Amino acid sequence: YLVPVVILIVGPATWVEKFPEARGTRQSPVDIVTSRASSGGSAPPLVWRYSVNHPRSVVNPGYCWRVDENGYDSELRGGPLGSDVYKLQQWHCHWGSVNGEGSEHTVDGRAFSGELHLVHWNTSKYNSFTEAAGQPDGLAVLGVLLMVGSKHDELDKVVRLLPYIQHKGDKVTFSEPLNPANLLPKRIAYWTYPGSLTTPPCTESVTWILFKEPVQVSAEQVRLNLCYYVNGKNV
Ligand SMILES: COCCCN1C=C(N)c2cc(S(N)(=O)=O)sc2S1(=O)=O
Ligand SMILES: [Zn+2]
Repeated sequence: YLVPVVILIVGPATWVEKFPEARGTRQSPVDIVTSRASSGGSAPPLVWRYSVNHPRSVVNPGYCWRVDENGYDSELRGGPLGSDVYKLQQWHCHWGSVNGEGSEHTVDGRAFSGELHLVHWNTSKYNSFTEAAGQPDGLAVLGVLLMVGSKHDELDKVVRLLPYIQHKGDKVTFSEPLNPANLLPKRIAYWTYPGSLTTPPCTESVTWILFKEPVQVSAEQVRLNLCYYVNGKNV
């Protein structure tokens, strides 16, 4: 009695067929091998400023949730970014299908329960996010590792809206004040490397800045993210 075996090949292994960039030399995510990281030397401090009181939209793009900044002003500069100024375009979250394995980057082989990405584009050199997204120095993404611990109040302003965007393409707009700087860890030590978008089109246009200190979110906040993920609603 032969059991019909259908192997559905989707995901990273097939991306190279449709997205040649995925075959590149600076693909993300990576495992951060801490013993091989060199010290930052005399890099200038990384500084950021975000606007707080403006309407934002939470969108379900089909693989996580995404908050669009709707063009409101912000600045990220310094650190590995040379003299260029970057602007926050959107931020989104990656979660696993089970607790403890949701992050994209790993640190010495260890995965975390989730990973927050704040996506910025180079306004000093390019005229639009779309243009910047195709350039080697076009994007800068702040990565924040998430671990289960105490409830994260700032992140909860988004997590509590997830029941309203259960299906791909759903969008809800909110105007509650929110400061993306409150999503970052207290200690701002980071690893940085030249990499790519972690999902198709995998464009090699990202300067990655991954904070060393994980940020805590509650088990309930992980569950809320998972329940929409696990039930195939792909939040
Ligand atoms: C004109 O748009 C071109 C690319 C648009 N993007 C597509 C991604 N797959 C993507 C992945 C990102 S991640 N996970 O590396 O931060 S950021 C990002 S994105 O910049 O929002
Ligand atoms: Zn991401």
